[in-house]
Amino acid sequence: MSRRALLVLNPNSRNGAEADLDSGLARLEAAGIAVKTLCSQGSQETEAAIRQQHKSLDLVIVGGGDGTVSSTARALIESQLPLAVLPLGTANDLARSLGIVDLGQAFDVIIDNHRQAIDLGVVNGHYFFNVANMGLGVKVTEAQDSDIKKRWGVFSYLRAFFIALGRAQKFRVDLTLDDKRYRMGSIQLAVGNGRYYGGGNLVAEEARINDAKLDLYCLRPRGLMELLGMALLVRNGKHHLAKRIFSASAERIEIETKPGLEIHADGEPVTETPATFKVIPAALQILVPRNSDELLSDREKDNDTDSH
Ligand SMILES: Nc1ncnc2c1ncn2[C@@H]1O[C@H](COP(=O)(O)OP(=O)(O)OP(=O)(O)O)[C@@H](O)[C@H]1O
Repeated sequence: MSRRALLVLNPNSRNGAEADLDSGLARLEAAGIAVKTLCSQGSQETEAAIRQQHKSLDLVIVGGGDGTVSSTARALIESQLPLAVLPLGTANDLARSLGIVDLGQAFDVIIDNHRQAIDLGVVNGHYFFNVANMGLGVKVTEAQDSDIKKRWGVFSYLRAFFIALGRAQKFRVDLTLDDKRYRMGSIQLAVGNGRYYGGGNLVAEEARINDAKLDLYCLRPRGLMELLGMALLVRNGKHHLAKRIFSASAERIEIETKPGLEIHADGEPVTETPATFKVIPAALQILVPRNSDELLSDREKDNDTDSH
C-alpha cells in the first residue's frame, strides 16, 4: 500500500546537510512511499508544517538528531501521526533507544513499517523523549557548541563534561517520587524516559522507552575524585552500585531545588524548577526494527505487570 510521508530535514544537525540520502529516498519511492521534504530552519517551522499537512500524511520522518525529533513531539501527539527517525545528529540517543544503529537500517525500518508505541516524558508541559537534566548535565550542554559537535562528534560530549566539572555547583533538592518524599544535596539530577542519553549513556540498566516509567538518578559526590569514580557507573546505568548515587523509578516526580535551576530536556533549555515530571505511556507510534533488544517485548511487559 502506498504511504505519504513528510521528511523534516534539519541542516543544522551534525550530518543533516552533508548526508547522502539519495539512494535511501529512491528505495522509499520504489517501496511506494511518496516523500515531501521540508528543509527546516527551526522548530516552529516544523510544528507548523506538521499541523498544516497532517490530513494528507501517513508518516513523519525526522532527519536530524534528538533536538530535531523533540521539536516534533507536540504536533505528533496532536495529529497522532507515526514517526520514523533518520539518525543524522550527533548523539542520536532516541535512535539508540529503538535499536537503530545506522542510516541504511533506518531506511529499512521505514520500508518494513513495523510500529511500536513509545512513552513520552513531560516536564512542566514540555515533552521529551530521552532525558531531562538539572545541574551538571545542563552545564555539559552549555559547554557544547555546534561547530565542536560537528568536528568532535560524540566525543564532544566528553570534552563538554570535563569543562562542565569546573562549573558544577551543589544544590539542595526535595523530591516526591509518586507518594514518597526525599531530601538530599546534589550536583546533578536526571530524569529519563528513554534508554540512552548524552551520546550513549544508559539512563538505567533496565530502562526502556516503552516501560511506562521514568527513571531518576541524583549524584551526591563528596569531591571531584568521587565524582570521577562515579562516571563509569553513570555511563553504564549502574547507579544502584554507588553509595552516593540515589536512583529510583516512578510515574510522577516532583522536584524542588534551592537555588532554582534551569532544566534541559533532550539537550534544549525548556523550563526550570520547581518542576513536575510525568510519563505518558504509549504516547506515540514509532517505526522500529522487529525484535529490537533495546525495547521491551509485549511478553516482557506482561511479566512486568504480573510482578506488581
Ligand atoms: N525542527 C528543527 N528544524 C531546524 N532546526 C532545529 C529543529 N529542531 C532543533 N533545531 C536546532 O538544530 C540544532 C541541532 O539539531 P539536533 O539537536 O537535532 O542535532 P545534533 O545536535 O547534531 O544532534 P543530537 O541532539 O542528537 O546530539 C538544535 O540544537 C536546535 O537549535
